[in-house]
Amino acid sequence: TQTTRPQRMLAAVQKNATRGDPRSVVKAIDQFCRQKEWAMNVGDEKGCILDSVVTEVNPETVLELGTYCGYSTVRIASLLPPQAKLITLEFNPGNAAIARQVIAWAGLEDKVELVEGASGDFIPKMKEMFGIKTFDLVFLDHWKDRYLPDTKLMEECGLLRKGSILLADNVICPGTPDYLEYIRNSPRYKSQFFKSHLEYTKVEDGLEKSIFLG
Ligand SMILES: CCNc1ncnc2c1ncn2[C@@H]1O[C@H](/C=C/CNC(=O)c2cc(-c3ccc(F)cc3)cc(O)c2O)[C@@H](O)[C@H]1O
Ligand SMILES: [Mg+2]
Repeated sequence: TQTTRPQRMLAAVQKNATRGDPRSVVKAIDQFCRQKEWAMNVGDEKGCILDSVVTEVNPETVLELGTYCGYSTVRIASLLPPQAKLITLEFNPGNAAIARQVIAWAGLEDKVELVEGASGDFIPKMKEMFGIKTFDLVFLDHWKDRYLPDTKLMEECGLLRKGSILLADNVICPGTPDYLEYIRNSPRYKSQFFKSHLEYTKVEDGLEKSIFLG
């Protein structure tokens, strides 16, 4: 029977990456996507920008919306300080199952809470489920038409504090026009665009980094 692309990606990780070595997991996925099959991971070029933001913020609490196969989860978790927690939401059971195994192969399961469910249902439960007051960093990489509603939901749930950072993937391709319009014109955010390319291609894309001003 036919395997899925995430299943083939996991097989490439288990074949080519070293258990407990996050960088080798990231490299194995990037090689798979360049040499075998394109997939919608944030990728190596935008991934370096993601790494620099994570390192700069040095967050204790991180929320990722849209785990997919766990590529960005592994990049972020591998850079977190010892007590830090990364909560990642994924509502497709097949993708969640693959992501759990990718995260485990990297040896990062102690830093990551993968919640199988929709962001709209779980953002309001973050406090009660994990005792999280606010997030220091949020990485948005799920359905592009959900960036704006979920950002407003995080505001309403009091999950953002003065200085919280939102980092959004794909603001050019596929694009998140309503989110960009809101975040760049809101007096409650200070935004900065990081020009880059769509993962594994020469197509223009970029990340939008926004600081919540309270
Ligand atoms: C319902 C909204 N809430 C959600 N809550 C939890 N998980 C969610 C949610 N939405 C989507 N997901 C999951 O996130 C993942 C979806 C990500 C969507 N990403 C994209 O569409 C995307 C698409 C492209 C792209 C770019 C150019 C192309 F030609 C084709 C595709 C590139 C990217 O970097 C992307 O991130 C899936 O695993 C999905 O199950
Ligand atoms: Mg993306």
